[in-house]
Amino acid sequence: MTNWHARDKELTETGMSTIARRLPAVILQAAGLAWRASRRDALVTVCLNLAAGVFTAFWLLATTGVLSALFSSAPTPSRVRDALPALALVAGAVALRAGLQAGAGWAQARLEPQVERLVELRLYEATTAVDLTALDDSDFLDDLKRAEGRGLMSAPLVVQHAVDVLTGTIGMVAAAGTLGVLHPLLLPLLLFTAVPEGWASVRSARMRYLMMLSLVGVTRRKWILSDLMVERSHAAEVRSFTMRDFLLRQYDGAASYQRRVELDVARRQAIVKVTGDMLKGVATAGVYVALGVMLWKGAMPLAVAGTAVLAIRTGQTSLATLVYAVNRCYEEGLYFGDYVSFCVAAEERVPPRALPSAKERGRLPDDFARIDVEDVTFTYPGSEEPSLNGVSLHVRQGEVIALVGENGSGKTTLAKIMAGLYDPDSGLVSWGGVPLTEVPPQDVWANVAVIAQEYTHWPMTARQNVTMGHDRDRAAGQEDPAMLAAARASGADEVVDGLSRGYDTLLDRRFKGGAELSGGQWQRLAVARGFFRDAPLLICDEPTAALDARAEHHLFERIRTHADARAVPGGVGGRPPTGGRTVLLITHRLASVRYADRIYVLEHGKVIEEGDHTALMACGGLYADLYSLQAAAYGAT
Ligand SMILES: Nc1ncnc2c1ncn2[C@@H]1O[C@H](COP(=O)(O)OP(=O)(O)OP(=O)(O)O)[C@@H](O)[C@H]1O
Repeated sequence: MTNWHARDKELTETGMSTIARRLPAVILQAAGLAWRASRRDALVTVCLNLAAGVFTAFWLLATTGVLSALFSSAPTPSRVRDALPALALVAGAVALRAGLQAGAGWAQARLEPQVERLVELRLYEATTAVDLTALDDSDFLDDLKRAEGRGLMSAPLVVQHAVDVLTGTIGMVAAAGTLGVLHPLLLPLLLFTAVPEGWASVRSARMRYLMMLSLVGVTRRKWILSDLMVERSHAAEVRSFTMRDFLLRQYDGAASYQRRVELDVARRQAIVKVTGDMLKGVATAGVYVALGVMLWKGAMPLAVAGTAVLAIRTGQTSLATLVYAVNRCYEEGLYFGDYVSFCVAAEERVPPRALPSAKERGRLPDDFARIDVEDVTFTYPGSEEPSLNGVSLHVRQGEVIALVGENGSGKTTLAKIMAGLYDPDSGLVSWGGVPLTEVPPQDVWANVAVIAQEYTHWPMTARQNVTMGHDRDRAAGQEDPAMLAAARASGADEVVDGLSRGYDTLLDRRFKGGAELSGGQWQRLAVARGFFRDAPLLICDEPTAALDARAEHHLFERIRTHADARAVPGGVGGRPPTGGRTVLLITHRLASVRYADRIYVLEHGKVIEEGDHTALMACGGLYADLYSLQAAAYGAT
């Protein structure tokens, strides 16, 4: 959020010359975007606008014919008769121009959602593929916030304003061209009326930016407060801590301040506008005086002067559009620039081996007998201390190994590195002898099931919460047997039995018919999700923190059998024979750890003890201490 309005300084210091210098690049960027979004609509928008400009000029010039006929010395009926052909041309040109403008407007309106889709997809494709360390980097997150908020919003606007710049320019060129044809002196006169309009518009826009700048803090505060007052997740605490009046007072204070600033700016903008309009009036009067003098001196016939008045008015309208569009296009172009640079930076942070185009991609063996972690060191971006420091660990297929240690000792980090979610800074993680850094990360993830410590409450149906969209063998009206087995193993079946629409129940109270689950019920679903994935490595990170005693006991028993589940002669589901699944268990419930094949004890990112329960108890180190503490709490020995 700190950089939310990072462009404000740049905007407040921007004058007309900066805008003129940088605008072409912004327009090119917008044109490229529109082209990629829809070539047809982009072309139609430009061509129809150009054609409309031609008809504007044509209409203005045809008007001279009408006026010449009307101002001739012939009797009135024949003057009107003489004017009729030119009048028909004017009417035809006006109608055609209106039709072309409507067509251009329609094509432009069609472009907008296509541009939105394009930029959103690019952003989400990048954010879902970047290396996880990018999302731990606060600068990257700041840039992401700006790209996602103001940046995304700016994309259709930059295209829209670029088209407006084009429309305004074409209108101006048409009016200016007409004036040039009518009399060479008229062109500078039109430009003379443009100056006050341009000045007032730039000044007023800069005031708006300054206001935005001064209101950044207040606006953010208001967002936070409104979030606290409307979000369901805060509702219970807002009431139980009787915070309503306090929050409303705070909100009102911020809103009043904002209103005062906005009113002040509105007043000053009004003064600038009136001044600009007055100057424009003076300039226009000057133009009319000049026209009058030319008429008087006989330098121009009356009909031409009449057309000139019309052309000047048309030119002024186009000019107003142009000045406004140039300002807005430049402003939105800056925000869009943020979006583009973020996307480029994010795309650079997608590991090359994850790209489908990657040339040298290794392959994970179909069946791997062991996972080896060799001397791994890892520091999170922005952290001073390494979270893992020279860790080595070996797991054979079919084993249950446990990671134990106090809070912050590095267990989750090690599990994530073993699952290929992070690359170590030094050292090596290999599966079946193949280093993970040589294979596409998605191949590794496809072989891992994670029951995470912090899992997502997916706002989807109960079924989707287990299968994550990977339903298998689902005959009409039948549930996937593998899903039912996973739900039984985790106790999620009991949760679903209590839901009104069973597996079809939407688990989000924000939607009609959505159900709310308790913390433990959510955890059972998260565990079912882990069991459902038929993956050789199962990582359970605090899988029982929210479970009741019975469910916890059942789960640990199930984890043990899970490791043996695939040790089936001849293999399972067409896979070669295996030595069972491998389970990496992280838990503070040490009673459940004693049955692990091997236990690694971590402290400050290092493995300090290793062995089975009996060996670790015998050595009397940290594990024995922690175990004895828990055992004493239960009065056990
Ligand atoms: N995303 C992150 N960015 C920066 N530091 C992190 C991040 N995640 C964890 N850490 C730090 O890394 C260290 C190890 O954290 P980790 O989560 O691996 O510990 P843990 O042993 O799993 O702890 P717990 O038992 O509390 O779950 C801690 O000091 C923590 O502050």
